[in-house]
Amino acid sequence: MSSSTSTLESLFQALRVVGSNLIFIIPSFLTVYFLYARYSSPLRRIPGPFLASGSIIPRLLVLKQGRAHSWDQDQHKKFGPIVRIGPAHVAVSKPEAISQIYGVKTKFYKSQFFLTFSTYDEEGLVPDPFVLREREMHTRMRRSGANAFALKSLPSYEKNVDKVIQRFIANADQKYVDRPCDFGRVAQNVIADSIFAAIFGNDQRLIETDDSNNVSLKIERYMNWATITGVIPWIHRYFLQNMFVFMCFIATDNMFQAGIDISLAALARIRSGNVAADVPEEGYDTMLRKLAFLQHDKPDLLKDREMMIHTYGGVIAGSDTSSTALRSIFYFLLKNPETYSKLCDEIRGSGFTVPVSFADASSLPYLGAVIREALRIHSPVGMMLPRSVPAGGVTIDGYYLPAGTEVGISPWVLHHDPNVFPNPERFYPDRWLTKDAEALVRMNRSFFAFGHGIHTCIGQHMSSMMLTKIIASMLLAFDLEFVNPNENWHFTSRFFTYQHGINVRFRHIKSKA
Ligand code: HEM
Repeated sequence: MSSSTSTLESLFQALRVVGSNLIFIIPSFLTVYFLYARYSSPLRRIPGPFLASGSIIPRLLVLKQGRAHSWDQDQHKKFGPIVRIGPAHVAVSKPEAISQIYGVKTKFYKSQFFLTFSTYDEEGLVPDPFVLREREMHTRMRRSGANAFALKSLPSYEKNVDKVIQRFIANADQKYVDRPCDFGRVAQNVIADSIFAAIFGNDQRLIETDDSNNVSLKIERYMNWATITGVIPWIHRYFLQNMFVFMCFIATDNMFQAGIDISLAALARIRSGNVAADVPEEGYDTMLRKLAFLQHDKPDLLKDREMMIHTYGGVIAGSDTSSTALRSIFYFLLKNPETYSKLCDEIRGSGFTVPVSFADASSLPYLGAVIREALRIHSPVGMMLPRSVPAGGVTIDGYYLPAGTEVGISPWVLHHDPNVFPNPERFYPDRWLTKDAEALVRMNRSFFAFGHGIHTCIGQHMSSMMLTKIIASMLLAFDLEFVNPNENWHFTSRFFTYQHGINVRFRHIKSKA
């Protein structure tokens, strides 16, 4: 027998032994790997669920099941303010840590979780401020978008939102009045049309078509998928960056391209001076038009692709979050009839008419409190806003976290802390109208629905403009009631919290007995 044959035979024999013992080898390997991840890390002193400390699988399962909001709260109740929720993942619940992790001077940066929310064009990563880890580019984007998103710019976009509200009311008899309807869908359609109208002038006419292409469902599926894969970011290279795989598994058409096409068409109209369809009257504007004029005056400040991401990125970041807020607002108002009546009294006693202007709607204190309370009790973001610990590591609450650790705070955890919000499960808008200045400072410090610091939501004023106008106008024209008052909604919580099962009827106010 030649030596090469005997070497081959020994090799096959070794493989046979390995094969027949795989049942022992794989679990042993996984156990060693788990114990290594669990105990070799500098995070080993941090309390947390045993399995999660050595493996990312428990966190993945929680996100897959869509129960991030309650799982995070449970872990803090059990283990305290600092919890190890993954091999290199730490959740914090202390309001004092907000400015350290997120503040304007922070050195923490967006964690790899956000890779799965990134998009790419021929120049590479599209500089969406929401995903940018690179500080200089992020500052440039915030600066170039500042004026277009600013509070003072919003009145110039209002006319287009007014047109959406008027169309909603004109369609209501045929679609919603005196018949059951899915308020989740109504909210999505009216918000998405409003946001498109404010940004581009033209909108998708989802109110009329009832989103017949199910774009919102596709975005929901994409967001859910992106959250789950965000926990294992290396997978991004094989899935979302690969358009073929992305189209087959996630989207049935390219919804991002549709957003870009709408931006480009509106931009072409602006550049040709043909904006009659986008800008209803002299003195009014759209966000895209404002950005285009800025670019004209300061070409170095804003490239075309940056203008695109400010606009269609705003649609993506703003429509699901704002419609989630609108759903919560009406759900909690209807579940708590005394709050509903109090709000109706304020709005109907104001003397305002439909469509209510932003200036008028934002002068109503109880309406402001209702919106803030709904964002508190059901934050549209359902899990911690993850960040990476900077070079050199940090110490939080006495625990050392090495560079690269993923760390964050969940709005759900802060917003349901009974020490800050007494009786946190109660929908109680009046808590925001308290005369107790210290309590108000404490609550505001823990209010985290829009994040905090350098990445704080740039669209929060835009969201407030849409919500205040839409709610005030809806309640001037209609009453709402549950089809079945005993029915509860159901929702999933991953990065976003999507609610379903809010079945309501609209009634004309005068037709109510
Ligand atoms: C109730 C509605 C909204 C909620 C609850 C919300 C929530 C948030 C949160 C929590 C963040 C911070 C994410 C992080 O720190 O990792 C954020 C960022 C952002 N939001 Fe909103 N948002 C809302 C509406 C909007 C609207 C209407 C727009 C645009 C028109 C918008 C555009 C953005 C953008 C561009 C960012 C990234 C900012 C940056 O990283 O510099 N959002 N939002």
